[in-house]
Order: sequence, then structure tokens, then C-alpha cells
Amino acid sequence: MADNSKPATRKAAIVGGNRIPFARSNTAYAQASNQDMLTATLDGLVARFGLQGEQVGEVVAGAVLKHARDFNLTRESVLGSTLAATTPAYDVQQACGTGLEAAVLVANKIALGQIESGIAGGVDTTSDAPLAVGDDLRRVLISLNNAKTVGDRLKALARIRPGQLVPEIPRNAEPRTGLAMGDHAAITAKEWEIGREEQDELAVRSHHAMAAAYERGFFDDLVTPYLGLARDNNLRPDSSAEKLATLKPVFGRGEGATMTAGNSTPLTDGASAVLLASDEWAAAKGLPVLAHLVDAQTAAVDYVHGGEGLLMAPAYAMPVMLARNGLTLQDFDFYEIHEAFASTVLSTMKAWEDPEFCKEKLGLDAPLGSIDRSKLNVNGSSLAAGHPFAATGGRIVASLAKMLHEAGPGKRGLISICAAGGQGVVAILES
Ligand SMILES: CC(=O)CC(=O)SCCNC(=O)CCNC(=O)[C@H](O)C(C)(C)COP(=O)(O)OP(=O)(O)OC[C@H]1O[C@@H](n2cnc3c(N)ncnc32)[C@H](O)[C@@H]1OP(=O)(O)O
Repeated sequence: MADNSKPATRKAAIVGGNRIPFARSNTAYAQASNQDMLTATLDGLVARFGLQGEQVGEVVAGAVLKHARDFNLTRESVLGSTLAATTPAYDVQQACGTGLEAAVLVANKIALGQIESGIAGGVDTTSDAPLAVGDDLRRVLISLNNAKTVGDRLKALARIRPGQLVPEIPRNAEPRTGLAMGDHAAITAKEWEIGREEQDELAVRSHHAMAAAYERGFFDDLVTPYLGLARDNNLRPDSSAEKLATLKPVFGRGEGATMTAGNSTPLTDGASAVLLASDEWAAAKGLPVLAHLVDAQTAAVDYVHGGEGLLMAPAYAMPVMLARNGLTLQDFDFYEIHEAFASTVLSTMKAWEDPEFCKEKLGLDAPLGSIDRSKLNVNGSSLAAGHPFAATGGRIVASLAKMLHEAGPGKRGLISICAAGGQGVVAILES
């Protein structure tokens, strides 16, 4: 007998988003914590949609760099916000895919009828990065804490050596290889023969597109000023290929190194949040529906044993998702490919165009093919806005949903986000 008790799945609506302007590390938000920024971002979203004091189904968010005291950063941020304190909330972490993964989790619960509304988000600060002590000092400090007598305390203190006092600072590097993510991307750029000029060109285009989008008011209902900042302070409207060509390579070694501070994302602080709901919930509240989250896919690559480049997992996730939805790579009106590094965007697109890669690695009869570059990151992306790791997904989902809404019904957008750990998340949005 059929089980009629299970609700049919439905597509989750994207009502809108909010973020604080992104700030280069150790600038405008140098004194702000993850919790400060996520709370402010949630409050901005709540104010935008008149949800003060209300309980939404769930809030799901995360941070890549988190202090040990932030057990459940998202719940603490909700408790500090103007949402009802009865709103359940929890952390997720999928490196730079965190914000998008959070949106997928919320959307899936809405699709299954488990919740009617939810907020997905992400936050990160490299200004307030958590410092840890080494294992030796940690053991001493624990025994000091457990010591019952003055003698025991003195004995524990006597075990401290000056060398142990050096803190462990989180490095922007892969734990299993010790290489910076930029160095991994540089290896891939070399493999795919990605040139310096095309990387710089992509970076300049990102800055110009985002500056133009701010000028035409595109971000007016997506960004709330915070701590004196009204726009992302990494944004350089006057960016030029000539200036970028003068910068020295910072990733990859020796002859032929192409990756600079100009065609790589900077270390960034910021937060984002997206409100998702069932169509019914949005209609009952008189709230807009900008787009729907239709599907998503994750993939992981074996970058440790040389199987694939660290940031190439989206290339693998894409054909799986396209096939499931009966779509080709060309069936989209907008493409949002996260610009971790300009070279990563270019390597990924080149892989999709390459018959050998698509056959050997993706198991396809024909390459996925080229995308229309005029539809790529049309309002700028991470090279211009900056990249507070976990906050990038929310920025992209909210921007793309708004772009689709502006373009009218029946439009389709594609998201591709590479993540540390050799993972990637891709998703489809439709208006
Ligand atoms: C995390 C995941 O899961 C997946 C991912 O997304 S991977 C990506 C993760 N992110 C990263 O790895 C961050 C990588 N970035 C970095 O480590 C650092 O920002 C960096 C090493 C690239 C640069 O650091 P830095 O040297 O301190 O940069 P910075 O001082 O700001 O810039 C160097 C110069 O370039 C210039 N510059 C930077 N961008 C420019 C631009 N667009 N136009 C003109 N000049 C520019 C700066 O003005 C500066 O010039 P001066 O020296 O004359 O002041």
C-alpha cells in the first residue's frame, strides 16, 4: 500500500538575502567577532522582511574559522538577534561551500515539509582567527586546571618551556599537503595552461561588474551597512589590467608563476544570510519569491594522492546534477562560479570544454562544452567582493536569486563553488 503520509517534495523559495559589506582582513571589522557579524546580518534580514520576534523553522549557518568557545555559533547568534529565542539553529561547515550547503540543507527540509521557512548563512573572520596552543602546553594547562594543591600547580607550571608558548595560528593551507590553497590552485593553473593575462582580465571584469552593480542600486536590498562600511572595501572600481600586470606572483614557484594578490581573493571578514520558505509561507506573509532552489550536488576529489587539483571538485559535481535534471551546461541564463582565484574559474571552465577530461575523468561521451562568458558573474564575484569563506555561498545565492527575479519568470541560474578539502558544491536556481 502506498505511504500517503509522506509529504510530496516541493521546491524551496528564496525570499531574499542580506549581508554586511565584506571587509579586507584587519580593516573595518578588525574588532568584530563571528558572532557580532552573523547577528548583525540576521538582524538586517529580519528587519528587511519584518520578522522581528518571529520564529522561523531553522537557522543553519557556519564559519570555517571558529573559536573553541563558539560551540554552536549559529544558535548563539540567533539568541543575540531579534528573531524569537525559540528558533532552532545549528552550525554546518563545508569550507567555502558552507553558505551554499546551509541553503541546500534548509531547502531540503522545506522540500520535505519538515519546516516552512528557514535562514541559511555563513560568516568568517580572518582578523579574529582562533589561536591555539600546542599539544604539550595544552596538557600542562589542563593539569594546572585540575591541580588541587599549590604544590601540584607549581609542578605543572614548572613543565612549561618557552618554546611551548608559541601559538598555533590557523594557516590558509591544506592540512594533508601543507600547501596553501593558492599554491594548489597554481599547480592546477599550470596543468591547464591558464595564462596571467586571462586571469587579470577576469579579475578586472569582476571589479568593474560589481562597481556597476552597486552604482545601479543592485545591492541596495542585499547589503546592510555595518561598522561604517557601506560597500565591500576590497572593491576597486578603477581596477585595470595594466595595474594588475605590475603585481608580483604570490602563489606557485619560479618561472611561469601567474597568480598574484590581484587575481586571488584577499583574506576577508563578513557574513551573509538568505531567507528560504515554502511558497505558501511566503504568500501568507506577503513576502516575495525571487527564485526557487531546484537541485544541488556535492563532489570530492582525491587531491592528496595526485588524482585531481584541490579546487576542481565542482567540475565533477556538475555533470551529475545536469544529468539528473535533463539539462546541458548551456541551458542557463546566469552562471555564478565562485572566484576563489581567477585561475580556478578558468581551469574549471577549460575542464568542461576538454573532450579528454570529460571522457576520462567525468565518463562523458562528449564534453560539457563552453558557457557564454557574458552570462558569467555578471554583477561581480569574490575577486571584487572579497571572500569571507563561509559567507560567500549566501552572497551568491541571494545575488543570483535577485538576478533571476529581475530577468523574469522561467530563467535559470547555475552556482559552482569550490571548497577546501578537495570538495565542491553546485546548485541550480530558477525564477
Ligand atoms: C577556502 C575554500 O574552501 C576554497 C577557496 O575559496 S580557496 C580561496 C581561499 N582564499 C585564500 O586562499 C586567500 C588567498 N589570499 C591571500 O592569502 C592573500 O590575500 C594574498 C597572499 C593573495 C595577498 O596578500 P597581501 O600580499 O597581503 O595582499 P595585499 O597587500 O592586499 O596586496 C598586495 C598588493 O597588490 C595590490 N592589489 C591587490 N589587488 C589589486 C587590484 N585588484 N588592483 C590593483 N592592485 C591590487 C595591493 O594594493 C598591494 O599593493 P601594494 O603592495 O602597493 O600596497
